[in-house]
Amino acid sequence: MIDNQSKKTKAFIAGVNLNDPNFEYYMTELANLTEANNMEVVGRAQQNAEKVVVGTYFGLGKINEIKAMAQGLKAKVLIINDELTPVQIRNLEKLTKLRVIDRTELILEIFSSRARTKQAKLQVQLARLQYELPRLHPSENNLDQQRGGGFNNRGAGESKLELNRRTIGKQISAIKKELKAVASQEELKSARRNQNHIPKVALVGYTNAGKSTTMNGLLKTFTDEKPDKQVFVKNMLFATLDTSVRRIDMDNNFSFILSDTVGFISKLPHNLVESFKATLQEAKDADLLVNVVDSSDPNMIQMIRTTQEVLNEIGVKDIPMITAYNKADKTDRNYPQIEGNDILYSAIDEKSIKLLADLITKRVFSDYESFNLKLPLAAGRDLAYLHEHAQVTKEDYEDDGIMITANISPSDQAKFKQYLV
Ligand SMILES: Nc1nc2c(ncn2[C@@H]2O[C@H](COP(=O)(O)OP(=O)(O)OP(=O)(O)O)[C@@H](O)[C@H]2O)c(=O)[nH]1
Ligand SMILES: [Mg+2]
Repeated sequence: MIDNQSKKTKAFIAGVNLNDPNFEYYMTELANLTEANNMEVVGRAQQNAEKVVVGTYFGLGKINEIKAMAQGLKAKVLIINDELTPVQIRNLEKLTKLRVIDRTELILEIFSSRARTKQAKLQVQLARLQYELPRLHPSENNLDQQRGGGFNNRGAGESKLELNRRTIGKQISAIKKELKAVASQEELKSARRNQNHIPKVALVGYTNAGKSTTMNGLLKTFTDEKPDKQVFVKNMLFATLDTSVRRIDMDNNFSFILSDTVGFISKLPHNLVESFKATLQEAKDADLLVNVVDSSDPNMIQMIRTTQEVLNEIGVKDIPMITAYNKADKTDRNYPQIEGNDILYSAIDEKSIKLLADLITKRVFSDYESFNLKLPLAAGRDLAYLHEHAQVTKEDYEDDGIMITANISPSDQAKFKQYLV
């Protein structure tokens, strides 16, 4: 443990507090993000101010203070709680002699290291390039080495900057093209196409709240689970960067499509949210959101608010929601327990998972109604359809037809009107 710690880059974290009541919470998140990026937080500082200094973010006095503290603590990196301008980063690096990383860059680095699938890798790359593009600067020309190549006729400085911009611009459009191609092969697409009459339920929420564990719990309880169908779970921020979509067939004959996706955190970089549009689409298309919350975390309330803010940013609105207070086993409260629209549960407890599934069913199928139908004996396809999309509770074969009792969705009620008895 100690060995491991000493190998990690030592980081000093700091921010300007513009009289924000949530400042402490953002700094806690920043510390967690820093650890998630495999760095050790050795110290922190803050400056209370009315506004940030345009050229240097902090005032000079505070910068000298931070420099001295960071040196004493052998920090190599200074991590800032806000997104900085390129000028602020450069000036802070000059004045502190530390590498400076802003909050956006930190989150992008974590996402880069976590991305495993092609789609996630491309999405992160896109966000990174979009972050870098406006930050290119003539004095930091990373194509300098190519001087003398084919660019002799161009003047120094400005034109090389343009060249860099063009190169990045081309990379951005190539990645966008590739992303489109990947998305069209996506399993979610086919799931959407084939199963568009089955209600869709999306797990959303703060990172590390237990969304993937909840999905695995539902898969284990309600499907002939094969281990390769389970999704990746780990105690770290942003374990999941993709969307997994699975079908859940419950014992009571109801089915729904369940999706698990990337978790949220405050001030998610706008570029990142933009690039992950395809990944977040499943939440936008859902009939019901299950907002998974870590009820054992002292910052639970802020985490719920953060989730709401990110959902607003990605344009998710007017979708019914269950708030699912997870990790109750780490609290002293009785669980599982339904409280109105919400549930207190533990994703690693089977009884909890069954109760959560009941609650989901009640919400998703609330507008289904029970009907008696008489299908012609030859209507095999309609019968199969009903088994797929409705809850068939009774099925009797008679000489002149099949008598069915089933809970049916409003749209299917219209479709089967001719068979109603
Ligand atoms: N004790 C306890 N631990 C849980 C519970 N649910 C999840 N965990 C643990 O919490 C950690 C995060 O769980 P995940 O399911 O990966 O969380 P997530 O919301 O998918 O996280 P991201 O994908 O990173 O956004 C893991 O170590 C889980 O084992 C629970 O009900 N009780
Ligand atoms: Mg996950």
